[in-house]
Amino acid sequence: MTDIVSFGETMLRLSPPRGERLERTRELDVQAGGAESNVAVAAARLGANSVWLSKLPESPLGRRLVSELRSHGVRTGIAWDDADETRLGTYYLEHGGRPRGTNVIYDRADAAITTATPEELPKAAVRDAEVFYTSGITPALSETLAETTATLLQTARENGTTTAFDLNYRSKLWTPEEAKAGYEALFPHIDVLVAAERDAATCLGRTGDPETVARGLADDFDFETVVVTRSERGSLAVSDGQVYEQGVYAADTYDAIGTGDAFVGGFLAKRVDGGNVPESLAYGAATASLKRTIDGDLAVVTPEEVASVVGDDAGGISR
Ligand SMILES: O=C(O)C(=O)C[C@H](O)[C@H](O)CO
Repeated sequence: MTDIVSFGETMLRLSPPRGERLERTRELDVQAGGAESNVAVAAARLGANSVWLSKLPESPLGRRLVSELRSHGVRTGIAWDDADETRLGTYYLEHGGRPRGTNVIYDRADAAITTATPEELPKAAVRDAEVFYTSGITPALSETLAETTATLLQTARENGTTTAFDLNYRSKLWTPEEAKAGYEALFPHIDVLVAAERDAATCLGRTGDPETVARGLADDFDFETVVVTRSERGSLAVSDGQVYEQGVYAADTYDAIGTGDAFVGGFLAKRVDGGNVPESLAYGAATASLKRTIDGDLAVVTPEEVASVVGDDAGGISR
């Protein structure tokens, strides 16, 4: 049985050397980056049997992404698109530093994945998985993908696969009102919701202390578990009515992109390994803190490193 199947877009992440501006750089570092594959990689590196589903151009660019993800132990289920003009999404990442923020420029319109239908994807993988994971980025990419996402979540649910979803609001893809409608169409199919405190406020109008936000969402949409992530203030989960809090583990931030995905990957990997909710929150937090120290989207970590952060009481506030 597969532990975790994720579905979503992965792009080529192109970034100039630190300190260089996009408008004058002569060099771009090339890596794979996409929320759902980031989760699959983090989980795979922590020992979970992970599969990433997507649609990619049948081209050297599509093959490059697949080989990079496979190198971390992720298996892939790809609908290959051999049309002449098919595209792979890219994103440009210009690293910032105070007072200049990090800037992301997407070039992802009409990427191959925007036409992905459930029939093209290996639905058996979703049916056989313990957890199916996707995020709010996927339904934001096209009408077709919104429908495909709903069908895959439904397929998972009907076959006893736990479904997990991160709001992952991206203001460059849709408005808060569009996101709210998109999320609420999917909520009936979701067991585990991960919501950044800021996304819950911006898109769902849920404000107040994190326990109120998590309980409100769990009660209103009948989620089994809601995890509210709060950046440097840690995270809080409400699961089957119980509340659990987790602090952050201290980290030097080299590259913050993918930190939230590392948290989810660590959390899910521990859950499928039999961990309870507080243990899984601790693994998520530790994986996220390690990710901060690593260049790129991917949490290139080992189980031993994560266990050592979790075990190191001096490193964080674990409650
Ligand atoms: O923003 C997106 O759509 C991406 O998937 C790019 C990054 O990989 C992602 O934001 C990291 O969470």
